[in-house]
Amino acid sequence: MTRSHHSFSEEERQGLYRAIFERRDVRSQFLPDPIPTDVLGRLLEAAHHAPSVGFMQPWDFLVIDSIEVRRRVLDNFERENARATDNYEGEQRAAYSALKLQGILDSPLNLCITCDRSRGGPTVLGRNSIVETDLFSTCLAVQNLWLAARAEGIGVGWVSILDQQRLARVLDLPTTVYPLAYLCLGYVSEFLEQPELEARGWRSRLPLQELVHHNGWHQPLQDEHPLAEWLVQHSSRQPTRKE
Ligand SMILES: Cc1cc2c(cc1C)N(C[C@H](O)[C@H](O)[C@H](O)COP(=O)(O)O)c1[nH]c(=O)[nH]c(=O)c1N2
Repeated sequence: MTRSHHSFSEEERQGLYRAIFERRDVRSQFLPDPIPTDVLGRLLEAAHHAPSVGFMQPWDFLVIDSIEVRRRVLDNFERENARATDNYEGEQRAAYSALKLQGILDSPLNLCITCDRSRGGPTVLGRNSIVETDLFSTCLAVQNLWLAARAEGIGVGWVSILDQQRLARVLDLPTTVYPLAYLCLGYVSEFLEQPELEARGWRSRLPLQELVHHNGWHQPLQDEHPLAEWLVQHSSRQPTRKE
């Protein structure tokens, strides 16, 4: 079989990379328009096709449109965010307080992706040594949904400034079920070119070439290495850079 049978067409590849580079965490740009059922169905199907340890599929998807439930989650956020504000002082505190870090009521739909740590029984293939692999698997479901949402023109915002136990109570989760990701979903007025935290000067993308090591932590990739050269040449191409 030739290579073309295995790889995507140029257009398909571009589409995939576009979803990856143009995906954003959204909290300020939500529109109230509802998400059509077929679109939501496709997003959940994309999430459900994530890889999982031992094919455990530990995820469940709690679709949340109740204003009542969302108000309780927002209240949870407000409390936890007030605690988080105490991590900062002075200018940084003011900068932190000015950030919008959730779109719980602004988005038309919230979705909690959970991880049932007991799914598949006491022994799950591949989860013998590293028990957190069920959580890792669920994160991949989140990312699948996040990328598919971008391709559908839907923004997703992950809200983690929440007391997990309170969240579990509000959502009536069984004790073995871990609320892994609380997400806000909706169409958006725009997808920012850069992460919102970068656009607001909080933190910027690290140079990739400084994050690549060679055969062990203490050996950086040498400048002459072809990969190092490639990374330096392409660093200006990073789509999040705004000149
Ligand atoms: C596990 C986890 C948890 C959170 C986030 C992300 C992830 C992966 N992010 C979003 C985060 O700030 C964002 O992904 C980065 O700033 C990079 O921006 P883009 O996602 O590329 O737009 C996030 N954002 C926010 O406004 N409130 C939050 O509580 C969280 N929590």
